[in-house]
Amino acid sequence: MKIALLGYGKMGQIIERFALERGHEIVLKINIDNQQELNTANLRKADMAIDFSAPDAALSNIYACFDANLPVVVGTTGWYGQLQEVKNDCLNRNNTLLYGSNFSIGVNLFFHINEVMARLMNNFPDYDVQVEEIHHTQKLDAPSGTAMTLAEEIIENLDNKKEWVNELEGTPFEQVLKNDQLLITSQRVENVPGTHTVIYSSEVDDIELKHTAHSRAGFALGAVVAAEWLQNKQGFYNIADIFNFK
Ligand SMILES: NC(=O)C1=CN([C@@H]2O[C@H](COP(=O)(O)OP(=O)(O)OC[C@H]3O[C@@H](n4cnc5c(N)ncnc54)[C@H](OP(=O)(O)O)[C@@H]3O)[C@@H](O)[C@H]2O)C=CC1
Ligand SMILES: O=C(O)C1=N[C@H](C(=O)O)C[C@H](O)C1
Repeated sequence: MKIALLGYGKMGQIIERFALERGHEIVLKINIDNQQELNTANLRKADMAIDFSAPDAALSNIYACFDANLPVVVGTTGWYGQLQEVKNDCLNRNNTLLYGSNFSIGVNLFFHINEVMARLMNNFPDYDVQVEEIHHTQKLDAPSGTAMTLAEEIIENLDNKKEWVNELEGTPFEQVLKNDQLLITSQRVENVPGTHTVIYSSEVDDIELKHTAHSRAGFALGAVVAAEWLQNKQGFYNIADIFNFK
C-alpha cells in the first residue's frame, strides 16, 4: 500500500517504521514546514492517508483527503466536537474514514472491560467513579481522547453519571462537582506516553482499572493494522469496528 503520512512527528515517524516493516511504501510526509505539499495531486499518489498531526490541523487534513477521494485513518485527537459533522460529510460524499482515540490493542481491550464494569457497577451505588489520565508535556489537548472515550462509555452504561468534566492539574478548577458528573483529571508529566486509570471508590476500598503504555509502539502498529483493514472498504468507521469485542 502507498501511504501518505499527515503529521510526521513522534507518531508519524514510528508509523513509518512499522509500515515499511510490513511492506508498505511512504509516498508523502507532511509537517508544518511543507504543508503546501498537502494537495489533491500529491494525495492521489497514495492509496491511504494516516493522520497523526495536531487538533487544529486534523479537520483540514480530513477534508483534503475527502477532496482527493483518499481513505484516511485519523489518530489525531482534540477535534471530536466536529465528529458528527465529519461523519455526515463522509457518508454523504461516499468517502472513507476510520478514527480512534487510541489504536493500541491493550486500550481497546480496556475500553471493552470498562463498559462491562460500568454496567456491573449499577448494582453497587456505594462506589463513585473517576477517570485519570497522564501524558507527556507536549500534549496539546486535555482531556486525552482516550479518557473521553472511557468517560463516554461510563456515562452510556452507568445510570448515575450524565456528563464528564475535566480538571487539568495546574489550572484553576473552581467547580463544585455534582453527583451525576464524572471527573476526568489530566496530568502532564515529562516523557509519559499515556496512562489511563478508571477508579471506583467506596468508604471501604478502591477498584482500579489501569492501562499504562510503555512506549508509542502499540499506537503506531495499531494505526498501520487499521489502514490495512480499511483498504477496499467504504464508509465511516471507528477502531472498535476492527476489534469487534461486542
Ligand atoms: N489515536 C491514538 O492512538 C494516538 C493519538 N495520538 C494523537 O496524534 C496526534 C499527534 O501526536 P504526536 O505525533 O505525538 O505529535 P507531534 O507533535 O510529535 O507530531 C505532530 C506532527 O503534525 C505536524 N503538524 C502539526 N500541525 C500541522 C499542520 N497545521 N499541518 C501539517 N502538519 C502539522 C507536526 O509538524 P512539525 O513537526 O513541523 O511541528 C508534526 O509533524 C495528537 O493529536 C495525539 O493526541 C498520539 C498517539 C496515539
Ligand atoms: O497525545 C498522545 O500522546 C496520545 N494521545 C491519545 C489520546 O489523546 O488519548 C492516545 C494516547 O494516549 C497518546
